Amino acid sequence: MSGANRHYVLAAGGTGGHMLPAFALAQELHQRGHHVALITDERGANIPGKPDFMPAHIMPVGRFGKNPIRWIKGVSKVMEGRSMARQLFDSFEPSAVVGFGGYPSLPALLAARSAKIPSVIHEQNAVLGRVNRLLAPRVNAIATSYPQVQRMKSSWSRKVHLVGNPVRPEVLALRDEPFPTFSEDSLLKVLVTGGSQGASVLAQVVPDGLAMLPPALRQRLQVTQQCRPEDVGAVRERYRNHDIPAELATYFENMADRLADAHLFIGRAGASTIAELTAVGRPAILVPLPIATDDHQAANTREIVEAGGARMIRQSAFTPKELARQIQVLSQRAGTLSNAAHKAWNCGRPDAVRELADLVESFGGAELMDVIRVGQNNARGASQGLPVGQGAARDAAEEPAS
Ligand SMILES: CC(=O)N[C@H]1[C@@H](OP(=O)(O)OP(=O)(O)OC[C@H]2O[C@@H](n3ccc(=O)[nH]c3=O)[C@H](O)[C@@H]2O)O[C@H](CO)[C@@H](O)[C@@H]1O
Repeated sequence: MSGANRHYVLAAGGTGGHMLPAFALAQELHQRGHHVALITDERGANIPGKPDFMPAHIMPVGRFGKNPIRWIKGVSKVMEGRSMARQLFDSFEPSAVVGFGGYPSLPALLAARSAKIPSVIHEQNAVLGRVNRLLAPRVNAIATSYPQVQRMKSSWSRKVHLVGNPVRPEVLALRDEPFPTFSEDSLLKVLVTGGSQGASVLAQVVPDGLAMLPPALRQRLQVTQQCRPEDVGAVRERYRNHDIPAELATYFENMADRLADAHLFIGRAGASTIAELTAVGRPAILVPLPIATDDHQAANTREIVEAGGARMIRQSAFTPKELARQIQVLSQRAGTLSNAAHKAWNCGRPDAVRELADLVESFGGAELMDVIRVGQNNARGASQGLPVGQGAARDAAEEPAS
């Protein structure tokens, strides 16, 4: 057994962008023979795809308003969450705790620090998120998806590891599949999503933009579009009026199948969306969420756009006419779409989940390190009432965090 059967806690909350990389890491750690538990919030618990083997512990969410009363309430929720996490750690005895951002990461990683359990954060975006920025100086390792984050602060360079953003195994499995056939008389299959929550601007612009395409292209369209619940009726009506076949849903659970079929993606530029497009190799027209913190969705697009795998349209310029123009540029010749797909594919980091799992496993001690250190530390661990082996993990945690 090479270091198997250890326990890890993953903490993530809020949106699919934080939850799905956590699910992918959970699968990888489980396959390596480890036990994994999840700390999340109500919203995170409702994101489909959580592996059955991973129990979920729901944390209260603390939000910090500018108003002093909200701020105090926020702090007390974080403290409540931290003590819940400590209780879980006491029984589950994790070798490391991994935070993926979102509020539940904060109490969970503060609890890890106070229990001297090694901690890792994973940043999915090209800019560190608020919770991760707060935790970065305090954790043992920072795993990133883009090189920009690596360059943020030179004092962190020792503990920053560029691994990429893990995607679901069924999506990664498409990496070696060819781009679907696209010729002058084949269908043009378009996939539209607005991140895990959907985006109304896509409902307002995409059907009319597709309707503005020249008839020869428009007649070959087949659309799959995720809509916010309040937009489904209006979008259905628009496609019916434009006589464009479209399948609509508020959330597609079989995203791998949808990506496999698609010739072109149109949507938001969330981290997991881009990781999936580059894992599989699909050309895209990306409309970053304008209110994303530090404009991180626009930053996420930089690499794939510079490589020629996607086009970015700011929401302020995202009109039906502009969308139709960009689609024509991308699909004017048979080879243009597949070339762009290949350029997107080149930006993929398919080893992300394995490299992140390797990094996480390196904390809590590889088996050999355990053997060496248990000898040195068990006396101390036992005197602190710790189970055998925990002394080694605690030593790792005591290394300076920044
Ligand atoms: C609105 C918001 O705050 N978005 C942020 C959120 O991502 P958010 O969850 O909105 O977006 P992401 O692109 O990161 O992830 C969306 C995920 O949902 C999946 N999906 C989507 C639609 C669907 O019908 N079925 C389906 O499975 C996608 O395949 C993808 O895996 O966290 C990300 C990671 O920190 C950020 O980059 C985003 O800016």
